[in-house]
Amino acid sequence: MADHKEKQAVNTHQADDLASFLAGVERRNPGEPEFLQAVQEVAMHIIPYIGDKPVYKELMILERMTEPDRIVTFRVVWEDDQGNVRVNRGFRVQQNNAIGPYKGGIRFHPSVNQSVLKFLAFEQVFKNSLTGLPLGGGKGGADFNPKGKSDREVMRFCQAFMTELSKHIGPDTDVPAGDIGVGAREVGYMFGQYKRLLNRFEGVLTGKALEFGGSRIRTEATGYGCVYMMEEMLAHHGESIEGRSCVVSGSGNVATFCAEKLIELGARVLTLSDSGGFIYDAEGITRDKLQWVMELKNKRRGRIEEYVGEFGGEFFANERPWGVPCELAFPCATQNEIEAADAEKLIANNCRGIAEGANMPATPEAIHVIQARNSLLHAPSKAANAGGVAVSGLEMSQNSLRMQWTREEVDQHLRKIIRAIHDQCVEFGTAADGHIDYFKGANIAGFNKVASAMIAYGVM
Ligand SMILES: NC(=O)C1=CN([C@@H]2O[C@H](COP(=O)(O)OP(=O)(O)OC[C@H]3O[C@@H](n4cnc5c(N)ncnc54)[C@H](OP(=O)(O)O)[C@@H]3O)[C@@H](O)[C@H]2O)C=CC1
Ligand SMILES: O=C(O)CCC(=O)C(=O)O
Repeated sequence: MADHKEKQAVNTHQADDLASFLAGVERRNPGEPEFLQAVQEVAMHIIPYIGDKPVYKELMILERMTEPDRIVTFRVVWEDDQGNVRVNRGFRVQQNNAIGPYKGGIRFHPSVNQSVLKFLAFEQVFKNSLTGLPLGGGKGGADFNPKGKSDREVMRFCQAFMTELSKHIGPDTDVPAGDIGVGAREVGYMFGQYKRLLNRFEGVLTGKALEFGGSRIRTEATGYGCVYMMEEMLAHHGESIEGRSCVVSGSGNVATFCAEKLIELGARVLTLSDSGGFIYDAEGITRDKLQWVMELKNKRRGRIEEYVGEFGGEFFANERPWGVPCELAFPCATQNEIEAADAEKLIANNCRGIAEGANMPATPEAIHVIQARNSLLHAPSKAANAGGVAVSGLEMSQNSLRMQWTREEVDQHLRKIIRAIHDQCVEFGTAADGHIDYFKGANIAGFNKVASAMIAYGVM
């Protein structure tokens, strides 16, 4: 009885600590809901974890981790094809470089703002730590919409963006890469401009084409890694991917390579989507159909609904695919794309596993619904999509060595890294009853390494 009361007192104390910590973060970051959401998701595990470790509190480690080292914002001015002057806002959030140079993608999308980039940069710190590689965390981007722009317009925008960004990055300082709206084309334009401005050929960006220092498998890595994470979770429970029905959202880089790996492993991929809606192919998306989608998205820059004209199936305008019965779900489009009602549908259809390819794709309410169902395996984005940044880390190693590894070598590293991330989640996320909370495990494991480095550096 006394024991129970003592535990209750500790829990109440921790809940108070969490509430007052979050109130402080909210006060310092008004009007930044995405950032607050990401911090809350982490703090709910870290505050209880550090409850009996006074050094973390004394040194204000979590408070310091939620405050970016710096944020650079800048004007990006460029000319469209009609000769009109256009103005956008660019950002780079350098969140934390305790364990390596800032590392994280660049997003070009009209929804980009400081809150979105701060959530992404904060998440990136934990994700990069989980990879085991020496990578700090950052994220950048602009409220530029590449949709409907000509190649020349995108080139001029990228050159203008890099003209300012180049003052703040470097191969040992901050190494950006791609994210939504930034793929091989944009990385090429930005790398070219950096090289022209600094007269230096160095590994300042990752996701480069093979001809100028890219790594094999980097393009595929986020999607493949997400499937490897699902494989690890299933294998841990004596199951496999083969023959399972899968729902994938998105039709960009992460979604298409996630689908490619699923098909290779014998799963049945039923859906893909974009911001216009989703397609449902009951016969399953084959390798050839997927190749057509990649061409549609990367070259013709068309809409996913065109799939139905080419291959049949159904298109559901302005809907997400979570109501399609499936055993495995892979959200690979954007943040908060699974809401509580979507989670209820996945559960009602007996979904067995979710691996998050997109960053923070589930709302807190959706996570709550999912976690109430112990039998659903759920890998958070910082674990499930870490394959992309991991191979970016390997690209940096290859650039330093002035070497390029084979596909097999890079893929082997990627598999090993994802396996190690899975093992860390199990180590720090397993409860007394054997249930694995992959969110808790990823948060604590990611935190530990960064926190230890910060303690070693003293107060700064
Ligand atoms: N690229 C990478 O290596 C990594 C990416 N990620 C994350 O994966 C996710 C996808 O990125 P990536 O594939 O690179 O980006 P892409 O730009 O290649 O593709 C994004 C896809 O998501 C869809 N999408 C974007 N915004 C929305 C929205 N608001 N509603 C519905 N659909 C939307 C796009 O549709 P449409 O074309 O209509 O906009 C497109 O199909 C993001 O969360 C990103 O942060 C995480 C780790 C690494
Ligand atoms: O490869 C990288 O550096 C960044 C990948 C990324 O942006 C992410 O993991 O969200």
